[in-house]
Amino acid sequence: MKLPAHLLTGILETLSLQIAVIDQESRILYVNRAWQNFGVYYGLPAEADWTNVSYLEICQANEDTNQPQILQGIQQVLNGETGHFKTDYLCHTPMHQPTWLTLDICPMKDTQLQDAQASTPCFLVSLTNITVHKQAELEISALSMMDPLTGLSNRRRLELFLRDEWSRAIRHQSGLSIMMIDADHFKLLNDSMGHAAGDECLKQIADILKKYTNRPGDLAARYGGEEFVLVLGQTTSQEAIKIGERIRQKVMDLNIRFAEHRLMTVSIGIASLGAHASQASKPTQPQSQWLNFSEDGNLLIEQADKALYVAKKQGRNRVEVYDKHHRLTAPLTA
Ligand SMILES: Nc1nc2c(ncn2[C@@H]2O[C@H](COP(=O)(O)OP(=O)(O)OP(=O)(O)O)[C@@H](O)[C@H]2O)c(=O)[nH]1
Repeated sequence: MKLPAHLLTGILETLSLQIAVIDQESRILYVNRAWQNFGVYYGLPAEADWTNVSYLEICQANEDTNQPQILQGIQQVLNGETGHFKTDYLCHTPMHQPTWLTLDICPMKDTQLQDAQASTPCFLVSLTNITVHKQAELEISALSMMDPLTGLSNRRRLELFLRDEWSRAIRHQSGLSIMMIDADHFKLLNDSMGHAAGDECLKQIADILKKYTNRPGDLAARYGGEEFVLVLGQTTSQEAIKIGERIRQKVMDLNIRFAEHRLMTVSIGIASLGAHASQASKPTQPQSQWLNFSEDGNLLIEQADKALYVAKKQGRNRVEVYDKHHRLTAPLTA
């Protein structure tokens, strides 16, 4: 069925999809109403004349689209090297919320639609607003990284975060500390007060941990049942000990009592990058060449866990720092 021209125009002008037709030199031949309207978002007049403006130059002039892979993708379609290019990008309009768009460009199929005057191939550019989907995607992704009981990060997020912080610490030769925190006699609390009271206690401990992990290089994660891990970027072991002591005191201040007035406390183990780690075994090479995350980043967690084990063995409610000699440090006063 052949579509009458006035219906075709009506469809194009009614669509919420932003459409432009460009020629092989990327000159704009046509934009629909939705495209024109989106220009207004960018501060252009509603009736701005887009005709003959180079689409590639528009992309180059805009920092959201001036990306090698976007410019190359468009150029490859115009050159006939590929039949289709599609990508998502974040667009920062001056007055509005950031908007996610899908850019799609392909040669137009129907030869009757080719630009008759220039008799060159035409290409269809479409921009779809996918902000709502992207936001849902980001929310789902954030939820999949979170422990539902405490609202802290989960182990998956911890692993990714630690990997980044580890690389940063190696690049900048800066400190990095890991703190492992475990609630003392938690089984007894559950048994005497009930599981719901146990959950409430974990939430309160988590709230304290959140307050000590505010900097960009910090993260608080629930590692397991009643065990938590803090990543403290740019933090030496001495600084981490001070933070650990404050956390230990704050948990005591909660004054959670169970099993005949026993006070809820935590034991804490700390390990720091550059303090002891495995450097001693590879002393002749520059740090960045031999340190790798899977070997040494996870080692830091193992070392914090060993220090925690010592804290438990030494009577609980204390902070211990891992060192290669397993020497114990005296707790500082809060
Ligand atoms: N309420 C509650 N309890 C949990 C949760 N996850 C783990 N637990 C409990 O935490 C308890 C941990 O017990 P243990 O590993 O023996 O440790 P502990 O009693 O704290 O003893 P120490 O660590 O040696 O001081 C177990 O009873 C688990 O069932 C949770 O999400 N909620």
